[in-house]
Amino acid sequence: MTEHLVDPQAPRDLKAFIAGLPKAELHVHHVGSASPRIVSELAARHPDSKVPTDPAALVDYFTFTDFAHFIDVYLSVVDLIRTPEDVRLLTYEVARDLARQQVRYAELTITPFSSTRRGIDERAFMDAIEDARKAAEAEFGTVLRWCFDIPGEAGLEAAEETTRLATDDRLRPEGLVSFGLGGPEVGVPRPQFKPYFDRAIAAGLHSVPHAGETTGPETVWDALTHLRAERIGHGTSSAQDPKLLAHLAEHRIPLEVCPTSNIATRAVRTLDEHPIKEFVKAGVVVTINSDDPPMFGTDLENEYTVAARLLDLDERGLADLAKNAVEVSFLDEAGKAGIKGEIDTYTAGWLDR
Ligand SMILES: Nc1ncnc2c1ncn2[C@@H]1O[C@H](CCC(=O)c2cccc(C(=O)O)c2)[C@@H](O)[C@H]1O
Ligand SMILES: [Zn+2]
Repeated sequence: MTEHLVDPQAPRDLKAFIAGLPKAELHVHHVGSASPRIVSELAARHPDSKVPTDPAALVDYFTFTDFAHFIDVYLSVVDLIRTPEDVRLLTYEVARDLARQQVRYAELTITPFSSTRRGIDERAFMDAIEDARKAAEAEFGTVLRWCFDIPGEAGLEAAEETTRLATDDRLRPEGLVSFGLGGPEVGVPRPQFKPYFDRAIAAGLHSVPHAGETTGPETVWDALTHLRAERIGHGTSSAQDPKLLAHLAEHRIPLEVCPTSNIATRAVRTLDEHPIKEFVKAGVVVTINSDDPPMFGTDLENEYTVAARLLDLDERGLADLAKNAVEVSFLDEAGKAGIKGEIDTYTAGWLDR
């Protein structure tokens, strides 16, 4: 776990502002959000797992040599989730961690294929996430929505299964709003997933694939052209293509930026080399997200702290960033207005102190 990435230099006051700021999280993975506490609890349930339970050992375990190594480790945590009760526990506890950070709304990326292929009954899986979603909203006040993603490297069988689970009226959970594509990009061309995205979009889901995280800007173009992406997960390499930046800005296609993730998976060398500033300069809408926070030694608060430094933002700038995420989320208009109002009230109160 890359604890050194947590920025110790950030002004304490700004950190306190961020901690209390109502936020929306648009790019965070379900399994990738399992905190050391959740991992320990799941590992105790399934003692044959190779995932260490001791938080100190987890720090080493969650230090990645490259993106492929990250995916290997990620899949070992996926292997800890074996029953509908594990799914429910994970989902509910993730919501608790989000609520603690004043996250009012989150779109959680879930990979149902990984669970159904490991033998979890599909109906029980859907019931578990929905049960946790309703409990989290009632008990923590955090609204959860789902993005079902295709694990691209698992091929077209995974694409078919994910699409079926996302579009079958008898299975499709009420909280499902979008359809994604994750995992490695190298050797996994985006265009092959077009028929699956076409079906998901026809069923009313929004298109939010990962692209340009570990390959070049052509992958982002592919996601726009073939998968009709409405937002892009990461899109980091877009910075290499001025025409692409202009296109993203003109069509208001937001990038879901996850700065610490990009360093932890070694997609970007250092935070100072992260292209977020170029995105903003080009007029691209950016949102700040945490991706797989415990695995990357971060959380959403820390990502806002990093963004404040990289973009040189004060409280108003941070509030605008938080409002961007609400604005480009798939929440209904009344829900958006509610959270944006909360952000404005909180910020005005803070600046009036
Ligand atoms: N930064 C990230 N960038 C991209 N993706 C990320 C990131 N963080 C987390 N993910 C997740 O990793 C999954 C990968 C799963 C995968 O590749 C795979 C391959 C073969 C078999 C199986 C299986 O389950 O049997 C799974 C993705 O679906 C995505 O949800
Ligand atoms: Zn991601």
